[in-house]
Amino acid sequence: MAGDVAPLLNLAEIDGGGRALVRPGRFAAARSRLLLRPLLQNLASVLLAACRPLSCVRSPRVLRHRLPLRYRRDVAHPLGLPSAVSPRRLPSARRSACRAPCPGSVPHRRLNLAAVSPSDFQLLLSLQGREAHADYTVAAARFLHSLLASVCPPPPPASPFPQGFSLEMIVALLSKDKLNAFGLMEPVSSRDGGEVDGERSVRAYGIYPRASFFNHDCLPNACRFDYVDSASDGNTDIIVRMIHDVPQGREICLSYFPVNLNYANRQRRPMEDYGFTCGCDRCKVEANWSDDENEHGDIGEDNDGNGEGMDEDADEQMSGSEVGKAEEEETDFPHAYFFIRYMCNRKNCGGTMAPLPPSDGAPSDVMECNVCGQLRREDDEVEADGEENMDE
Ligand SMILES: C[S@@+](CC[C@H](N)C(=O)[O-])C[C@H]1O[C@@H](n2cnc3c(N)ncnc32)[C@H](O)[C@@H]1O
Repeated sequence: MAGDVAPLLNLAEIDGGGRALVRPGRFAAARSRLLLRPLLQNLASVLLAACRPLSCVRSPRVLRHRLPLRYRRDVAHPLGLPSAVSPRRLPSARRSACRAPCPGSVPHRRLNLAAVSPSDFQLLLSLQGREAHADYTVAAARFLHSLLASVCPPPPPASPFPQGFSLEMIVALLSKDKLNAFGLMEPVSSRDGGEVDGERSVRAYGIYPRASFFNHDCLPNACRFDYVDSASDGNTDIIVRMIHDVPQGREICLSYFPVNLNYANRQRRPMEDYGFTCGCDRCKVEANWSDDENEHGDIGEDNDGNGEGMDEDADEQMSGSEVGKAEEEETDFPHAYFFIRYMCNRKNCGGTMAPLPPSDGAPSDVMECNVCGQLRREDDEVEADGEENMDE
């Protein structure tokens, strides 16, 4: 497999799961992380760039925060695309960051993926997505196709698509986008380091081709961090970190949804959003739970949560008290350990904890939440709602 994933992970075919990323050797959580750069930040830019030589994308607006020092060394230039979204202050924290393409801010050559980097464009086309040809995708593609035909001048003869993108190509690109785009979320705010506040909006979307090979598991062994509100170059990069060590040959998975969704939601959402039914070990166990047990809300209460994978929004979480109950009923809930160890205990957060990157080569025993940023030591006793964390 090409790129930065190659030394750490192998691409393999998995029964019923298509391509997947697998660890060739033992994967030590405290040392392993992957930095992934976006191939494109906005599908519309690809479409427009194909027929409008000077088209651009207005960068999403983000709040000015500084990237924590420990991550700065990871930052480098992305693949032919803006390495950062501009750190302009948002007039309102609720304002959506994703804007329609517009003239004037980012040079065309960085956006016209098909022309600038045919191999990256082919990589984009190789991503999964054909299966997502739902009626609404086709309807959206028809609309875009006629819009492009009416607003864009004919592409230059040297363009790889001198006729412009066909309807079929637009359908395919929209489908890739649907199955593979990651949402970069605004940071959470919290009340006095406790309960996490309100909804988070999406700052930007990006497709990270190598991250697109991570399959979903409801008990993931890796999770995704991003720092989109930092002022640094590369603030659209994502970092995938291991949650815990895994043995050789084990598949490395993200959760496409907050890990605290209940069984019913975890069955519904992958089908609705990605076209598959999850049959992971956790789902197999919970499939045998009684309706009563499965009718609980989702862990973490009225959480709006965070998906580590492709998606960014969530609802209905299991109730926090279930974690305590689960400890007592280990046979019925063998994954209780995961929630106690690796789910953020801050109310309404729903994030997943992974060890901080090593500093000076030494592995860290401090875990960081990928949603609220809470830090806690791996061996700390965990109480509900943010007690015993290192912020307090
Ligand atoms: C972002 S892609 C992941 C890589 C994909 N397996 C491939 O071959 O390119 C998402 C797609 O992978 C498949 N997938 C991911 N997790 C899965 C799982 N737990 N079980 C079955 N299929 C899964 C689904 O087809 C889903 O739409």
